[in-house]
Amino acid sequence: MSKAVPIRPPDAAPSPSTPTTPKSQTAVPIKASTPAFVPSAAALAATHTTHTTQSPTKTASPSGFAATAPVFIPKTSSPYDEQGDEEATAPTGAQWEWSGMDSELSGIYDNSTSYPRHPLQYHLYVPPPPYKLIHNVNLSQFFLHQDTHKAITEAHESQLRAPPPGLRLPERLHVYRDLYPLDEGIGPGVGLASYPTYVYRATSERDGARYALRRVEGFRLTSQEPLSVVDRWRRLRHPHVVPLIEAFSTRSFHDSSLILVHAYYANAKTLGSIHQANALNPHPPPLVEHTLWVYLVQIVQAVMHIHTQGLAVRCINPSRVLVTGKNRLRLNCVGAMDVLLYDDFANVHTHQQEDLSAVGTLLLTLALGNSSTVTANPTKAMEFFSRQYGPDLQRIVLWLLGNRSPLKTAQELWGMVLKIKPAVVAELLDASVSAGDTLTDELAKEVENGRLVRLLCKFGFINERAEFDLDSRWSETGDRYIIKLFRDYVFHQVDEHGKPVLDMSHVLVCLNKLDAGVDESLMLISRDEQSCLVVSYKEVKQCIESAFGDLKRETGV
Ligand SMILES: Nc1ncnc2c1ncn2[C@@H]1O[C@H](COP(=O)(O)OP(=O)(O)OP(=O)(O)O)[C@@H](O)[C@H]1O
Repeated sequence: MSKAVPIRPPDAAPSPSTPTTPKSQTAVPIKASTPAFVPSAAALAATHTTHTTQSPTKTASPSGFAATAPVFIPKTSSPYDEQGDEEATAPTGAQWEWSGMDSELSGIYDNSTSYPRHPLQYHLYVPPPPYKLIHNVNLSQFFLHQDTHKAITEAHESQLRAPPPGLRLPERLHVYRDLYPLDEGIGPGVGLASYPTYVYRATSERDGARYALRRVEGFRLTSQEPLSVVDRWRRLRHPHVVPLIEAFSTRSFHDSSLILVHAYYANAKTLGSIHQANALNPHPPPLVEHTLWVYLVQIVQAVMHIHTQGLAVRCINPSRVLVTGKNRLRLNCVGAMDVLLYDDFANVHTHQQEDLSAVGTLLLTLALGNSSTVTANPTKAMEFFSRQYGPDLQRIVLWLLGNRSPLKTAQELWGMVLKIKPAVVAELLDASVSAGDTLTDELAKEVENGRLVRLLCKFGFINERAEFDLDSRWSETGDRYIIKLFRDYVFHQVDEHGKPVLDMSHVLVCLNKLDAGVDESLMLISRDEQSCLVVSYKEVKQCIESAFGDLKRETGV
């Protein structure tokens, strides 16, 4: 199969709205052939007639598989108008109507209105491929940016890691299985309310998603009442808070443990593991003032939101703040203390004041790189802080750690931050909007790629099926024969020296025209050069739909 046979595209001029096949393709000469694909006379007869006769079919979506999403259907002719091209008029400014509407969606979108639209050129790849792409040159522009790709791949990788043997973890906890320990073994932790805690990544049987399960060792739940606060936390959503999903008790670890289920962020780290000295990170780099402000702004926003809901975090320290991207913070373990120390839950105003002090202590701890000096000698810690950081940050820390009377609020703190450092707040806002823009751009590329992958999957299902290859009626006749020749036309071209042509541009253009089912014609030549078929992309598309339909019928799907 690897020996390629050049197949010449047609001389026929394409429709004005469609780009011509790159010249390099039309210039490919026919080379020596390998004996294969001899179509039967019946097959040729069956295929040759398809060029002009079209039975009107329902408009298919531009994606490879059957349409489920609504599509725009032009009232005038377009590459999607499968009613024939005799009545074709210029597509520009054509009346379009919203069609293919799911019944649930029809209430949301007003499908009674039709309004002028320019038909989308679905046969084009966006962005347009350069004239010729050979040997992966420039290929990167069609895929995710390598930084995003790396981050996502690393996140995937970390999710696939399996626990070392011999841990004897429970096979199943409630609806969670495949437990993997996330604790990095960096020494005794701070735990929660004096209970040691362990974190596991696990997969839910409910939705197949990953979650972070925190086991609070030795905590005995004497009544269901403490779990009532979980509902309040479950409703709380904020970009700087790790959502609490549920809590339950278990004896699967051969003791009484409480399990708190939080959202899972692959490859997340704690602020403590980044900025505090530990076995894995003995010399953390000093924290620059700007980063400390960036942290502060995010934490204040989260705390303010939580306090506004009448709740308090009650566990703000470097181990309980997750870093889930570059300088992207989320308060972790929210709701845990309310369950563990439920008797004290009602003193929310006191806890909120403690939250603010905890933010001050957190800043000091991060600046010093250890918590022991801050607790043992706060004056010394503050002296160090004032030598390293500017007066504005000192003022905030002193305010946070100072007298609680009159009562302080997170809103006041936010007001101070806004007044002192509006530039940092604006910078974070800009950064998050830009990050959204960048991801949308990246996603746009993947929309095109995803579309082609679906199409290629269909090709894969149809071509070279061993069980049907024995049946010459299936693989060498009619629709399937055209698909085979088309596959050669797209992927197996050779140059005048018989060398394979690896031209991504040609592949992308052909596949998109196929996906859109345009009327443009192409000439397909068999490998033995004995037969030659002139078909349109629209017809090839119909062949694929029909062959795929045959397969589905075979499998009973
Ligand atoms: N929701 C989560 N999603 C992903 N990773 C998490 C999540 N929560 C914790 N982790 C990871 O699990 C590891 C242990 O987290 P943990 O909260 O126990 O911190 P710690 O400093 O070890 O705390 P402790 O001192 O209580 O043991 C860290 O690497 C952390 O990034």
